[in-house]
Amino acid sequence: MSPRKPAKVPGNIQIQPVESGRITRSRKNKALVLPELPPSSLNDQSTDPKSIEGHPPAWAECRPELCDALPWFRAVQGGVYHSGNLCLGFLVDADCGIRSYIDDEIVITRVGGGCTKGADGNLVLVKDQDNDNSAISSLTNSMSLKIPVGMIIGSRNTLLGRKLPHRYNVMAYFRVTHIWYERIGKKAGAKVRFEKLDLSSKSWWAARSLPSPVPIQERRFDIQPENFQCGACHQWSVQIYNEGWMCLHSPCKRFWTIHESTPPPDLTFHVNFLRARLPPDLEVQPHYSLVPDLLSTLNEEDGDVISKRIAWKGIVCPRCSKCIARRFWQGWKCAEGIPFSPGKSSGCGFEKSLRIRPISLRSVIKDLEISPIKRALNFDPKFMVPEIDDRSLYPYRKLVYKIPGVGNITHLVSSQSINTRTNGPDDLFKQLQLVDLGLQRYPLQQSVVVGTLTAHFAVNYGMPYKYVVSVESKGFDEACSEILQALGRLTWATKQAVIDTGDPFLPPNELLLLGYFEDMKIGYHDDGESSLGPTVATLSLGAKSTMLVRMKYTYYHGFSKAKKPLSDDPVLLGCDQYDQRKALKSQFTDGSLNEAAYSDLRLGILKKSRSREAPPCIKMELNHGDLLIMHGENLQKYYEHSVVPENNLRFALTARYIKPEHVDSKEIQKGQFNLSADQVYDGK
Ligand SMILES: O=C(O)CCC(=O)C(=O)O
Repeated sequence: MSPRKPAKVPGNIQIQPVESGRITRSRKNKALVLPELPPSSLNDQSTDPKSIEGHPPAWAECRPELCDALPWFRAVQGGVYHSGNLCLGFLVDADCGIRSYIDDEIVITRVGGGCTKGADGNLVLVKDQDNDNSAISSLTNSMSLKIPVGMIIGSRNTLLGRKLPHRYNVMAYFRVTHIWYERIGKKAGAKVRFEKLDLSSKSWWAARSLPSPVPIQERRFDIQPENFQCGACHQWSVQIYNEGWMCLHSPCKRFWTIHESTPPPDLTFHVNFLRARLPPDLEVQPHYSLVPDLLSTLNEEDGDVISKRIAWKGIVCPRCSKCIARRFWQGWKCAEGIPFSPGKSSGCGFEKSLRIRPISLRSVIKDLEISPIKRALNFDPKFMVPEIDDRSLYPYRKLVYKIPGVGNITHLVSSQSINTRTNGPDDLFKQLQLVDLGLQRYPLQQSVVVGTLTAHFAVNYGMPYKYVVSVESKGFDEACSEILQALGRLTWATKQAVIDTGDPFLPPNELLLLGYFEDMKIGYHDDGESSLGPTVATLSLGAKSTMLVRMKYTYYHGFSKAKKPLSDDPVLLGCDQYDQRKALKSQFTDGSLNEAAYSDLRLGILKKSRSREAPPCIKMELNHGDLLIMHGENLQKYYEHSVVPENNLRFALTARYIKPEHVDSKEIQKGQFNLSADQVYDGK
């Protein structure tokens, strides 16, 4: 029962005008030609596409750069960014959904989530949305707590009907005025209406030909859409469409009906819903800067701040407003976009280099004095336990993890006597910080979000090598002495690890240096390119890190993620459903199963198992000065590894043998080098 006597409306629906807090639509307003917005911005969005008023206060050509520079929009996917259950940023791009609208001061759009891409590339709502959805609840909180939301418009948005200058353009602060539900296809989907916070100035995205907005003091803040109470669920809903009022609460039986009938497909916005503006409210204050100024708060004299997480966030270029990621070890450069996008705005050339002061080992290694004793003494039985040899390569402790038929991993655990020797790991750690090595972050080739950069800096010396990214190589003749000293150590380490296996020793001719700041890492990958020799050796310097090794998904399950069976399943020890798969393979090999039956039975096993990544089988703690050698082509074919440093500065120098027949003849000389006597390493 309605708490108030409902007004009778045609049909048997009962609606009631709001009695308190309602701003009634006056008769006068109905016929009024309002000065606030020109007619072109009401349902008709045709304007001169080329001519917008100004420039966005910040912009980006790719999503990772946008999100890296704007703390209020860290969402690399989806349109809503929320934190602490408050919506802080919102992106309107290609698909705002049915019945959406944008003009110089208003944005009406769907709220993402619960969608999948349809055949036409547009998003289709496949799940009912409700207030439990975190994006919707964060918008609701920002509305009720009066938190302005930063708005971004993407160039794929066609609603505005104007040519936007960049792929992503920061608009302004907006406030959330309404959140409601509509029937979208067969589902209930949330919609939101935003209103620009600052109504006193003309929006930069407004058509240049249009006049400036009406001054605040002359605005009509009394024009508001009408609210009615539903006779069935007693909830209030605003009238959004000309065609009639609807209950906009999705659980209600009268939800999305006009007089108990389905609304017509082509609904048009009610003039008051578009023209309504909230009066200025001192309580609505932005809690963050729309255009952050990271550089002004970064004190380079402040200890190790330059390798901290905040120092490898993006900035908004103070000269041209482009969002720029920290791509260079030395600092930020406002240069070409990521990935390189010819014809796109490429930045103004602004550079900010940080004054790099070497960070002491003491500040990155907590237990500098006692750590050699603690190192690798206790092995977690959840993981493979290595063979331990404290003698043959003394003062190194040698740990060997053997994977039969696959390969082995030799971990040479360093000690204080090794680390403190002249030109040893302590000196190398310090010296590598003093030279400009040309370290950069590169765009990942296989990334869900185009333009995502590696979470580490890299530089390659010697023969060209493509790992998770393609890095240009510098010749060893350009390398500083520290690089060659490391190469000397890695050549020695490679030899020690290979000798025992009886395989030929191929001296490294390439060295990849990775640099890690706080919270950087290298995710699971393999070093298994066809151009590579079977041995990969790494020297760790600085912060302690954890290296994990796991079987690749395809070999762990015998199927790819797309459920394609492995043509020749090696059934590795430790793979999923090992016993059953081994038995089936023997039946197939001895001819008692044909190929089709073998495939079907394997698929049956797969369907019963959980489709998760393999758990790591080897876990190693890599400390300052340690050497790690992976040997065996199959190790890279069947297994993958990741390394996560614990603290804010680490270098990993990895040397490999690149098969010269795979290298362009012009590049071959890059891999040639001669080590001086003090660069050759003797294992002490
Ligand atoms: O940082 C490390 O220790 C590992 C580096 C690595 O996996 C690689 O260079 O492929």
